Amino acid sequence: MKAQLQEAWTILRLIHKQRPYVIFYGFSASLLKTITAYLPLWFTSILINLFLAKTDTQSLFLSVLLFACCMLLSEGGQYVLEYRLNIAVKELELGLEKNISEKAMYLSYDKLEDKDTLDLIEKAKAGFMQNGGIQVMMAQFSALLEICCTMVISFGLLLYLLSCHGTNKEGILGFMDTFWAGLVLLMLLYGYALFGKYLSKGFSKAGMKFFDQNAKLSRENNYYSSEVALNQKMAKDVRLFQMQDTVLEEMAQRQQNSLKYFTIFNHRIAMLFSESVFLGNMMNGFFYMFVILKVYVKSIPVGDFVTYAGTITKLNDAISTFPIIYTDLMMLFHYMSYYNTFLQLADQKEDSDEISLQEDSVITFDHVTYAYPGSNQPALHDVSLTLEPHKKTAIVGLNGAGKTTLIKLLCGLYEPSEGTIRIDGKPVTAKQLSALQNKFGVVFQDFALFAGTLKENITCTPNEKDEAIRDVLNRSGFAKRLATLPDDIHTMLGVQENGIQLSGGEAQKVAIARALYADRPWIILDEPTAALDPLSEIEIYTHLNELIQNKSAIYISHRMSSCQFCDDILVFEHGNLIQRGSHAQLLQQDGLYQQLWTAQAAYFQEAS
Ligand SMILES: Nc1ncnc2c1ncn2[C@@H]1O[C@H](COP(=O)(O)OP(=O)(O)OP(=O)(O)O)[C@@H](O)[C@H]1O
Repeated sequence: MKAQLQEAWTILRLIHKQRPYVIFYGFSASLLKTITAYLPLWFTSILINLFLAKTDTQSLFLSVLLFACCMLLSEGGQYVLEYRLNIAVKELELGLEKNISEKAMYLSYDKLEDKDTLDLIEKAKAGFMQNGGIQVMMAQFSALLEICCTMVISFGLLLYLLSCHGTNKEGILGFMDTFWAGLVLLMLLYGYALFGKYLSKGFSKAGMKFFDQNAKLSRENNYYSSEVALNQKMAKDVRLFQMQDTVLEEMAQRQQNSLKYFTIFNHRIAMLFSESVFLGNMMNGFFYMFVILKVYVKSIPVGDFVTYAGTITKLNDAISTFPIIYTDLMMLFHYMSYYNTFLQLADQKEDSDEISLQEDSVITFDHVTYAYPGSNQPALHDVSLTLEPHKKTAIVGLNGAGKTTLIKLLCGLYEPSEGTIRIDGKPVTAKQLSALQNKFGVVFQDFALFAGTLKENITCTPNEKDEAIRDVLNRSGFAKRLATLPDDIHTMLGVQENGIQLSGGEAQKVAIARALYADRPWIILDEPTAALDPLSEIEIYTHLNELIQNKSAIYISHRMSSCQFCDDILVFEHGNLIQRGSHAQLLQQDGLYQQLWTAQAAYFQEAS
């Protein structure tokens, strides 16, 4: 309970920090709502008592007018506060969503590949997006405040009722009018409230268990339902390889499990709920009898029956719904705590140190080993090498040899498991990884273009000069295609309205242009020509010097012919650097490079 309340307090502070007035609006609206619910009871009692006392019509008329004014003020105030609250809650929701995206983009890259982090993101998003999310949470928060206000007002009225005594002191009627009867009544109320505590524990346990069990299933189900079934990139493979049944089967398995957990959860909730309804109605009946007796022994005027009967119904409702709303809210706060945990993850932009990488810097790998999280086989093993500036270096090797992993380490996307990367002799520290990431102009095999204009895709920032953009598009071989685009560099790409679809090779040229535009001292191209037609490919390689100008460049390529254009070649096998030299030197050696070259050359000779 204490831990729950602490968690709730943390979340409320977080909400207050994100959107300051939202809690104030929620509290004020709830208070007014409770008062609005009580006003008709009070006024009806007053009017009945005035009638029975045969009060003059003018006083009755004034009472009705006062009632109307109070209702107008109370309901009007409530409407204005709820209006402000709804807008504030929407702003809060958008703000939280933005925070998650921002956090995810500044997390270290390896964390985003970690399944535990992915589960945490799913839970963090579910906390304020699923099942009505933050809107429902704020509605439940207001409902809980309303219940608390109802309890305070009802309890006050009930105490007043217990202090009213009539004249009849005889028998059971006399006893019901005494302090002791009031005490019994209060104890009953206490017992009922204790039962509520038991209920809330049950609700909470069942709910949290379901949430934790469901997060992984939900993430995996989302993968199949959104990233596979609805993703344009996957659509071809799904159709051509008839994956539909497999995808549906995978989804069905997860959905079945999710449904199984939900059924258990729902059954538990239904049992607890029916116990609560039964006891609640018993209490209601008992209290009604008590108020009737109080009227009967003339402890209170007849008209007050309306107020007290209404109060009892409200108090009963409040006590029976309190555990449900409280638990629901605590669960929502608990889900939100995953959001908080996610936001607490170390952020690369905080606490990061600058690093200097110049065009003439020397990069050294000193006994670097890297194993992916959860893998006992290192993808790179004890690699030591030096990358000289102003050189074109090629990295070759069979699939899975560790080439891309080496590039990712070089760009600061991963931290070596062992060994050190040095720039000009100085070791790159963990705090410098983030700064290292923007020192390279990189095109990865699985590069991504965004749904935006061609210009935005190249500059990645607004208000850049158009001439420089055209220059890099020329150098990457995109000029001819550019001439055919409807809005020149302002043409929309991808999923935007009127967005055009580029071919794989055209997109790769845009990605190369983006790397060139970034104008970083080192250029890295991972399979730069994989999607290019032979003419574009030869154009890229023969104009390599022009393309990269005076920069240092690293290429990963399976086209062995492209290595001829490079000054230095690194050959990898099973995560180890096994050969190094120029094309001519490596051809002389009886090694993997010669094998790869000969195999490809023989294929071309046979084909011709
Ligand atoms: N995110 C990852 N998590 C776990 N293992 C990975 C991950 N990425 C790559 N690996 C593993 O690390 C090894 C090296 O992969 P890497 O992508 O560096 O190879 P590569 O030489 O670039 O291969 P290719 O020529 O096919 O692109 C492979 O065995 C691969 O399965």
